[in-house]
Amino acid sequence: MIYTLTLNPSVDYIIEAGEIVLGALNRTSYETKLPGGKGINVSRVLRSLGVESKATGFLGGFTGKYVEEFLHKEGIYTNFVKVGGDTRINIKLKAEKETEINARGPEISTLEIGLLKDQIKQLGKGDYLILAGSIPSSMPQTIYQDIVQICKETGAEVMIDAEGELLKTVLEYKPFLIKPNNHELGQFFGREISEVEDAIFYGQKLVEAGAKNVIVSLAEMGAVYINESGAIHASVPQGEVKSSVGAGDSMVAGFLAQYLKTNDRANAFRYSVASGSATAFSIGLCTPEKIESLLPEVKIHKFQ
Ligand SMILES: Nc1ncnc2c1ncn2[C@@H]1O[C@H](COP(=O)(O)OP(=O)(O)OP(=O)(O)O)[C@@H](O)[C@H]1O
Ligand SMILES: O=P(O)(O)OC[C@@]1(O)O[C@H](CO)[C@@H](O)[C@@H]1O
Repeated sequence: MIYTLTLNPSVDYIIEAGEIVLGALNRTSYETKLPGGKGINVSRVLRSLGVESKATGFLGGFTGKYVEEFLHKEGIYTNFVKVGGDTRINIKLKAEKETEINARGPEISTLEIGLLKDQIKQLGKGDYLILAGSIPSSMPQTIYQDIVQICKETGAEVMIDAEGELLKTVLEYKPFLIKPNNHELGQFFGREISEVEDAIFYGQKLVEAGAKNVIVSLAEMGAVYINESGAIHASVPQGEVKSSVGAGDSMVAGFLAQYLKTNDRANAFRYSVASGSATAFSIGLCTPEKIESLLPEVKIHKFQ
């Protein structure tokens, strides 16, 4: 079974406004809300690709109820630990530039963390756990490491999409996949990464440090995939970016869904990039039809 773990889910409040003037009353031209949080997005894309997963993490309050009900309506299994505070609301503003304001998230108690760890202990060989997104500010920064350690003991494979500092703590446990974007990779190595060659060079270092598969996403420059046998660059299709929220999560879901189907990593990577672009070209997440329509435009180049 595939499990997604979102420690800090959200309701994403997506708004469009022609122009934003700081210090003035601004009005929107469009607004919608969607369940959010990286693991939750992965579960939603997997579901649309016909792959079952169970979404876990922490949910609370009226916003938590909204997220859970939405997922159930889409036919996604959930097993969230319920917390006292409200699940956060993140603002995704599309004006002249895409701007995001992500909230800190509710307080999580030691008891609630214990309940979550008990759940993770039930996973075993053949299971995948996708850990994705930030940690609520009240939680210990070692939580990812603790969870990955549990998975190492039980034999579950882990996939991680998180910021540079969090990645540092988990590489030694040999995660199945990590997917930093170029900024997160740069944060990890304390330098700016804006070229494909640099992304490959530093991605290789993550493989040497233990990651089995690495995808570095580079927004409009596509993405690179690195494992111990080499590296591949994929270009992205041309199109109008409507909202890139969830594009990275769609890559993780697309990779896993296609890998499980074909056992072919290069093919899974190409599908992953088409999934990211299909989400970037939509409000909300990608659909299988949109991915298939973009796939012919994703060109790959292998490096040995
Ligand atoms: N301008 C674009 N044109 C085409 N595809 C794009 C564009 N921007 C993003 N994408 C697609 O989305 C993928 C992920 O983009 P990005 O590197 O911004 O990831 P991310 O920062 O992890 O995303 P997220 O917004 O989910 O945090 C890219 O590899 C590509 O497939
Ligand atoms: O604050 P985090 O956990 O880093 O990111 C949360 C978030 O920005 O990531 C998703 C898109 O990837 C959104 O649905 C959500 O709002």
